[in-house]
Amino acid sequence: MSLVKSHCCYNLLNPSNTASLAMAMCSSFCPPQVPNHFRGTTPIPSFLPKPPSFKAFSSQTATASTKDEFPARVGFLGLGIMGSPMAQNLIKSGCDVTVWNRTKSKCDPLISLGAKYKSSPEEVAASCDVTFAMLADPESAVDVACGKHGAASGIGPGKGYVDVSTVDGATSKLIGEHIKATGALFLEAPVSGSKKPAEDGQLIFLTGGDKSLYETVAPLLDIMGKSRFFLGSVGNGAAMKLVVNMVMGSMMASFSEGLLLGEKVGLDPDVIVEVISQGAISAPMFSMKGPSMVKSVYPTAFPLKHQQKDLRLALGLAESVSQPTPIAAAANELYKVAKSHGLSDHDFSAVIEALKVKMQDPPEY
Ligand SMILES: NC(=O)C1=CN([C@@H]2O[C@H](COP(=O)(O)OP(=O)(O)OC[C@H]3O[C@@H](n4cnc5c(N)ncnc54)[C@H](OP(=O)(O)O)[C@@H]3O)[C@@H](O)[C@H]2O)C=CC1
Ligand SMILES: O=CC(=O)O
Repeated sequence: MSLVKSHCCYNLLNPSNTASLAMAMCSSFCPPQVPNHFRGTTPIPSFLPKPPSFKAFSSQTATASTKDEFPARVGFLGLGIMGSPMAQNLIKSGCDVTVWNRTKSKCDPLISLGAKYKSSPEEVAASCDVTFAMLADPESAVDVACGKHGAASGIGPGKGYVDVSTVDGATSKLIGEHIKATGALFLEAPVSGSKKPAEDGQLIFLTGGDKSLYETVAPLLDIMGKSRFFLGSVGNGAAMKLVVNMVMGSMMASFSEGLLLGEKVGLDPDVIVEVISQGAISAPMFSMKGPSMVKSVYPTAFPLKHQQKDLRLALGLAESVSQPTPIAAAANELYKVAKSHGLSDHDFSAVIEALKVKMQDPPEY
């Protein structure tokens, strides 16, 4: 088993790399409550507030992991676009994986790769040391964790539950309470990164909850991802994920407007994509999805219904602290229109179609 991938763990683990070793030492000596971007020699500017301790995080740990350190038996619940490749990477890395999915047929390819199968989340959690869950939304995440034959019915002391679904903080806390009431540990760990990063083991984990469970599952997170952040208590991982996806949803809506406006005034949309890709607002998302958007093709990596769910949850988060988010609110409306036109299961870049919808003839008064 090799955890040596293209992430910074590699350099930190390579003692011949003195610069990296110095970084690793700095990481270990800096107080853990100091966020990474404040580490090193740069003093914290006096005008900045002292980082509150609940925001404390560490990113890559500088410890080597071997297969012997893996939790022995790993459960995986939810084998959709994200869950399937994540579980597959665990299996391919030699982990003993047991899977469950509401639609059983999605388990079959993983079973052929060597996964075991159980017929309920309860049985998976009972038979595994650590169970991951990658569900669609808050409702399904609660149902699978806390419902009838849910994971909480099978889990107990000495075990852990890691929810990697994108949900709001309140949902994450509810699930955490049910799991912890059994004596098990709980970690929320939503991911940034889509279908391809999931396939390539390049996800970014945004975690909050039991630090000891975070440390236990770190070798597994490193198989599925390129980096991980421990953000403190349950709710902080969910909040980080919603902030990131709120920005992403607004960016995609704005990009869509730009493409259509440019096209309408006679610009070549392929050239618009190229110009954006070369400038300060370039983003992998634009150069990856732009060319197919120009062709009105939306192969699903991140379903539009999930992007709208994330905007809805982000707006709820903003509401809870009275933070104005007018751009995200407008973007959310656009995704709702796209959903009403049957685009829920298309990629979220199909939001551009909502801007192509012709206005109905004005009513006659
Ligand atoms: N796709 C992406 O790019 C990314 C997605 N995410 C987040 O990850 C999560 C999963 O996304 P993704 O894999 O794309 O979604 P999918 O829609 O492909 O998969 C959703 C999964 O949830 C299961 N599910 C849905 N409803 C229920 C229910 N009521 N009871 C039990 N299981 C249920 C589905 O089971 P079934 O197969 O039976 O339908 C499936 O396993 C979401 O929260 C999403 O926001 C995060 C980062 C990237
Ligand atoms: O949640 C979606 C992503 O790409 O990240």
